[in-house]
Amino acid sequence: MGRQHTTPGQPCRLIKIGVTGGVGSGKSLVCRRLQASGVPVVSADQLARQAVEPHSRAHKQIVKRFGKDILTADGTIDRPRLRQIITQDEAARRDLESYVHPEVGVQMQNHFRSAAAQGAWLAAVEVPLLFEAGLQDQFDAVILVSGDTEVRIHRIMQRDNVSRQQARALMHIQMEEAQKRRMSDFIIENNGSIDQMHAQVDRVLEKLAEKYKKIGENG
Ligand SMILES: CC(C)(COP(=O)(O)OP(=O)(O)OC[C@H]1O[C@@H](n2cnc3c(N)ncnc32)[C@H](O)[C@@H]1O)[C@@H](O)C(=O)NCCC(=O)NCCS
Ligand SMILES: Nc1ncnc2c1ncn2[C@@H]1O[C@H](COP(=O)(O)OP(=O)(O)OP(=O)(O)O)[C@@H](O)[C@H]1O
Repeated sequence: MGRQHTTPGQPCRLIKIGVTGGVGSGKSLVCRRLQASGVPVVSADQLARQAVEPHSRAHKQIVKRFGKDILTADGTIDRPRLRQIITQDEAARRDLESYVHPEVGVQMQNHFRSAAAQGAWLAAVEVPLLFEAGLQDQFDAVILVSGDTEVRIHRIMQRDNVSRQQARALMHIQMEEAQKRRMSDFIIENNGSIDQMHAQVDRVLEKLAEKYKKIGENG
C-alpha cells in the first residue's frame, strides 16, 4: 500500500479508468482505496454538485426549467426535491442531465489532463451513470462495483436514513446490473466485508499495472 502510481519525468500515455456501479454499490469506498494507493481520483457526483452551484449556467437552467420552488432558502438547489422529481418524471431527468453532464465531461477531461501533467500513469473517475450515458469509450478500462439488490438497499437505508421505497427509487431508473456486468473489464463483488473489497481493488491495480505499465515502459 501507499505505492505512488506515478512515473515522474517519464512521459507515457495516461491510462484512464472509469469506476461505476449502481446506487449504494460501494463506488466511493472503492475509489477511496484507489486514492490511498496513489491513484488520482475524482467523483462525477462531486463534479455534478459543483456544476449546479449558484450563478452557474446549470443552476440558471434548472431554475428556468423547474421554477424557483426548486431552490432552498439560501439559493442552492433543493437536492432531495429534485431527486424525487427525476425518479418520477423521465423528461425532467433527461433535461437535468442535459444541463449537468456537459460540464461534468469537461471537468473529467481536466482531471485527466492534470493527472498526466503530474506524471501519473493511471487516473480514475467515479461515474455512477457511465454506461447509462454511453461513456465507456472514453476509458481504457471500466471497473464495476457490484452488489446484490438487497445488500445495497440496506446500505442505502442506513447511510441516507431513507425508506426501502426511497432506496429502490433510484435503482429503478438505472441500467440492469446484468447488462453492466457484461460491459465491464473488472468486477468488484462487494457483498462481503470491507477487507474483502479492498483485497479485490488491490488485485485489480496489480492487473492494470501488469497490463499497462509494461506498455508504458516499452514506449
Ligand atoms: C438528482 C440529484 C439532485 C440528487 O442529489 P443527491 O445529493 O440526493 O444525490 P447524489 O448527487 O449524491 O447522487 C447519488 C446517486 O444517485 C444516482 N443518480 C443521480 N442522478 C441520477 C440520474 N440522473 N439517473 C440515475 N441515477 C442517478 C447515482 O447513483 C448517484 O451516485 C443529483 O444526483 C443530480 O443532480 N443528478 C443529475 C446529475 C447526474 O446525472 N449525476 C450523476 C453523475 S454525473
Ligand atoms: N463491503 C462493505 N461492508 C460494509 N459496508 C459497506 C461496504 N461497502 C460499502 N459499504 C457502505 O455502504 C454504503 C454505500 O457505499 P458507498 O457510499 O461507497 O456507495 P456508492 O456506490 O458510492 O453510493 P452512491 O451511488 O449512492 O453514491 C456506505 O455507507 C458504505 O460505508
